[in-house]
Amino acid sequence: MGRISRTFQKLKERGETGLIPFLTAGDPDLATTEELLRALAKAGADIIELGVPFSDPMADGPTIQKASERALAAGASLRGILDVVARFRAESDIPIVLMGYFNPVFVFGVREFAAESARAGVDGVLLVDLPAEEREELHPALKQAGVDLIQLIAPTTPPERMAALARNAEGFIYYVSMTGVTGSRRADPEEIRSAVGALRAQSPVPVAVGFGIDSPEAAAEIGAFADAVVVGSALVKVVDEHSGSSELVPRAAEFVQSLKRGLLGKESGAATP
Ligand SMILES: O=P(O)(O)OC[C@@H](O)[C@@H](O)c1c[nH]c2ccccc12
Repeated sequence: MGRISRTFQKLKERGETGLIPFLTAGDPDLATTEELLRALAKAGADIIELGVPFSDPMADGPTIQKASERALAAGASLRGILDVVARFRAESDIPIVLMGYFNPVFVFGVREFAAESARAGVDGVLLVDLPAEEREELHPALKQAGVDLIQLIAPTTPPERMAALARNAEGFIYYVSMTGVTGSRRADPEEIRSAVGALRAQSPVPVAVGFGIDSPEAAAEIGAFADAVVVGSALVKVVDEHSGSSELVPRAAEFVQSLKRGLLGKESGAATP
């Protein structure tokens, strides 16, 4: 059993919803990303989604677009990110999912990417714009390396395709709570609830929900019916606001702690990111 399955198994035993914070790797620099990984792990993250910065991140809203620009300007590369994961992996068992766009993977080399990800201790890969033909090359390479290919399912995914994706899902399914870019407003929780319910009934793996979850209250609301929640833009904002300050890592950790407390039903009052 891989680290992702083991994590969800433990969450299930404890009756908890998983927390998946998202960070853009290399924002403001890779050394800080490494510190953030350690701090977020201690703060209660169950899985960490690490975004590989890309110059044309079409699924991302302004917050993550700017984070990507900052990371690229600071010199973040896929190789450098894998090195950070490898060092983190030497001291932690928390699953890491690399999220990104296909181009940097293509430039790196599809097979090499699969092998190097596994070597670094990456557990899952989520590529927003993976073309079908390239999937045919990447998927077996990842499978052989023991890395899950995480599927995104959106409200616009046709039911037959949804069923097929769910049947073949690995690790967990990432349900995008709405159509739009990251950091937008959330859709109606009732709609998300029924879609996630239908998906969970078909899926052999847990279902995480992301997009527009930006507070402990929102995490609790969505977490009531999802196996895990993903929080991206709200955390990336905290990182941006404290960039260059010694407060950056503690503030990000505090925010993640508040999200975890929200999921555990212990949050009293609103925590401002
Ligand atoms: O930023 P939000 O609204 O909290 O959504 C999570 C999201 O940022 C993260 O999972 C992510 C960042 N970029 C993406 C692109 C596609 C799908 C998902 C993502």
